[in-house]
Amino acid sequence: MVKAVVLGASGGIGQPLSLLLKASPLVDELSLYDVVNTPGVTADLSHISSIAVRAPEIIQGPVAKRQQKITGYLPAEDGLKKALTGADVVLIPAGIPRKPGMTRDDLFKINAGIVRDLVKGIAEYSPKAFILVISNPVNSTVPIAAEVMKQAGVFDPKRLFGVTTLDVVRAETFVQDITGEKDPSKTVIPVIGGHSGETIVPLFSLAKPAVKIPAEKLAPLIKRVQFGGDEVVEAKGGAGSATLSMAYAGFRFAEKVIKAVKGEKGIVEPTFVYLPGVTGGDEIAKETGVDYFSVPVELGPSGAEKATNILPNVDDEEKKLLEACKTGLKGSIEKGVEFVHNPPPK
Ligand SMILES: NC(=O)c1ccc[n+]([C@@H]2O[C@H](COP(=O)([O-])OP(=O)(O)OC[C@H]3O[C@@H](n4cnc5c(N)ncnc54)[C@H](O)[C@@H]3O)[C@@H](O)[C@H]2O)c1
Ligand SMILES: O=C(O)C[C@H](O)C(=O)O
Repeated sequence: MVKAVVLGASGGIGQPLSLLLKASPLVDELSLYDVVNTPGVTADLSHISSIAVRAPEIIQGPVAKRQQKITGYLPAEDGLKKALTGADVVLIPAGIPRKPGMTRDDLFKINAGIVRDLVKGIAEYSPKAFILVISNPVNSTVPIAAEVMKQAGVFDPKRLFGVTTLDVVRAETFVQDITGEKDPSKTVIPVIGGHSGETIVPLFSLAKPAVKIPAEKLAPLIKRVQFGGDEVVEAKGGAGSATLSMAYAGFRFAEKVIKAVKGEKGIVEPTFVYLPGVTGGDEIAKETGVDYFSVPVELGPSGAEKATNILPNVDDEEKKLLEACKTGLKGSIEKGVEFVHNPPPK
């Protein structure tokens, strides 16, 4: 039985993400939490006739179908506690999005506190849940989540993920314009580092199968992946940032976590993790000089089971990108850690 929870479920990402989770046969129970509108979103989704299935290829035995359960809560009457109790996977897209001219770091002032308080709830009501952080700035909100869990004495680094899948999805999509690949999701492109501008490092030299990118097209392609978020923010003209593509990406990552937990083998996905807590991560932390980094991670029943060090395989141009990435990441990580230990006065 899998209970998935969305914190920030009424928002631009929260609603389509909840729809995808409601339509997924991997989810038995879906619980929605937001400071507004959850009764409406929950009532709406509750009319969908989807069912939960235990696929025989994942779990031995005959296919068992069950009716899904959906619940929705507001903060009143212990809503957060009720939403989180019994949670297996918690996705957090709560918080404000960017407007044109803003950086993700400009969101820190408001979103840092939102993520801290929601993770305090997770530490109390569902400390063993897998936590998938979507709220920006991810480079800081994931360290915030880790510090809150540490303070509560329940931090398991294998269970905390910064969702960077949208960068992978963008790399797959944008490279298609050059290669003409008909099914972009068949091209695996590792995107490592963090989730903002130059901290996003797509590694086209390590694409599988290999891709041929003309030299003059490579730099613009890398830039487009790094600044893909800005493209959407500009196009929306003040109405927010990527929501639909993010819901797709968030669901894609959540589905992989759930499948791995259910026993499916060989699932490897880039995700922003606390390196010292994941097997293989120490070496990467030493090489990058930072404790948090997105790398391809093997997922399994206990979560992030192994971090893959692909740094020795990158080419010289990518090495330069990595230098800029490390510098950018360091400050954002420290800012998140500091926020939990020395919160600014209210
Ligand atoms: N990781 C990524 O790749 C990625 C991609 C896109 C957007 N984002 C980030 O996701 C966040 C959400 O974006 P959006 O477009 O859905 O924004 P949105 O404003 O449409 O929705 C955010 C929702 O969070 C809710 N919320 C606010 N405070 C809350 C709290 N304390 N508890 C519960 N819910 C709360 C709001 O009521 C709202 O419904 C932003 O920070 C955005 O930058 C991340
Ligand atoms: O760009 C943003 O602010 C949202 C998100 O991080 C994205 O990459 O689309």
